[in-house]
Amino acid sequence: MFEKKGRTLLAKRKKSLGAIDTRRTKKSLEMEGHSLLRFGQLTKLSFDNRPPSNAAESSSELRNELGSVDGDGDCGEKGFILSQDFFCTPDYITPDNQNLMSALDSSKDQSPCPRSPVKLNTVKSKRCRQDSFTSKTSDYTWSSKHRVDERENDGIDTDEVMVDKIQANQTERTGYVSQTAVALRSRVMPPPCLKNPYVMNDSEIGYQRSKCASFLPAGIGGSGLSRYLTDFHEIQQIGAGNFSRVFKVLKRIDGCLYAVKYSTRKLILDSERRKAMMEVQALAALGFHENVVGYYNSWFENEQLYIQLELCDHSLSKKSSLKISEREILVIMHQIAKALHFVHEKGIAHLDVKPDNIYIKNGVCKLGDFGCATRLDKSLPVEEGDARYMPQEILNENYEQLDKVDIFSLGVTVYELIRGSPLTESRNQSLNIKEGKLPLLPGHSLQLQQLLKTMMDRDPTRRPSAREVMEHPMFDRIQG
Ligand SMILES: Nc1ncnc2c1ncn2[C@@H]1O[C@H](COP(=O)(O)OP(=O)(O)OP(=O)(O)O)[C@@H](O)[C@H]1O
Ligand SMILES: [Mg+2]
Repeated sequence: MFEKKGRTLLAKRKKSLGAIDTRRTKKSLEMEGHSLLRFGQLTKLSFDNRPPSNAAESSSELRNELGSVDGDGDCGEKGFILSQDFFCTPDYITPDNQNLMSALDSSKDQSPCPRSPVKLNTVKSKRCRQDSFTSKTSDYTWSSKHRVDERENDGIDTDEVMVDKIQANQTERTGYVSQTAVALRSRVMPPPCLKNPYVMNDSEIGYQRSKCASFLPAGIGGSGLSRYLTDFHEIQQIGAGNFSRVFKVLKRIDGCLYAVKYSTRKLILDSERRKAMMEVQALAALGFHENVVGYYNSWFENEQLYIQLELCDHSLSKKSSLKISEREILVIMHQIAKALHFVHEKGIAHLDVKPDNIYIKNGVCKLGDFGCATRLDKSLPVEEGDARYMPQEILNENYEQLDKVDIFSLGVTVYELIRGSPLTESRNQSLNIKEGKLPLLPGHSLQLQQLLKTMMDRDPTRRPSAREVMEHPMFDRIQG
């Protein structure tokens, strides 16, 4: 898609420039053709090559630029234009949108542009590169180039090396390196999927690796550039929520498995994006806890929010249709009480505690799905989670004790596990639960039943805090 638009953009640029250099030598054309091989990839991948904080912004800027034209062109034209961009020879092309160019680097892209692509320099020398840097290039440029040098020494990719030489040569001659070219440069190829030697018990990874072991141009899919496809190998879907899908993935560069959750709906409006971002902001603010799902990274792509998470085995809702022992129940309850204590201590309420949002990994429970998380001090909007697990006060929009909302929901979650069947939407059932009217639970200790009753008390002030639940003497039975 982007390729096509890019092509047209070039065509448009060509037009606006009138006579483009028709005197190019055969050699320079060949050179462009050579670099072009890579460029189909570069063009797509580069848009995403920015830190998460501004990746979306910059990629949409660039997308806008590309999106502003339509039409088609032949392969030759595409190659011509792309190679122009890549060789950073804007003497051939004056960007229609100068602001865009300066937005990419307002301080450094002002210098005069070189006349035309220069001859390939095939001498490989780190020293030479660094020397060439002594002109006016930025630190950012240096570090990109430096990384490339190292790869070059590894003998990984000669095409890249040649392309880089051209940039180096230009820098030497003029001190000018297009920031666009630098951005493009540093995301040339997705890394291979290699075995992570530090991970024990990775037989599954080993099996999957065979399917994606080479340097695949994975970022080039039908839908255009993709950080997701570049950085990860998708293995299988492992979950779906109301607004998202979750995949088990292998991260190419570190060889480890993760879960990646992405929104199914396109988040077009700023307000939608900001709302979706609250989930990752909560996760990032929380930091690590054994009983909270681990958060690694997030980014916008294709107007969807992607979240890279610790991979768990399955959610607790799988268990809610099975009979489980009191001991198991106590373990789950204790672990989630610890998670809630941690979350509440950070001034955050989860507001969607339920079996679906509790995941198990190697027998350890992890609280996940912070899509409804808010601040206890009510400084953020409140959006309550699944009504079946919500106490009456929140449905009445009383947000005085949001931490106690989570305690109520944990009580209902445990009750559902004991019942051995998922709660329905039935009004009667729901009313009883919200009134704190629990039926007797045969086969379970009075201690547990009493604790559950107080957790589900209609009055939030009478419910125990997460710390009180966590420190309840009943859990002595499962310690050690
Ligand atoms: N880190 C993970 N590891 C394993 N499975 C996960 C992970 N995250 C989510 N899942 C699975 O995907 C399902 C949906 O994820 P999640 O609850 O985060 O999505 P959602 O759209 O926010 O859900 P909801 O419908 O509750 O709003 C979960 O119930 C779980 O089965
Ligand atoms: Mg969920």
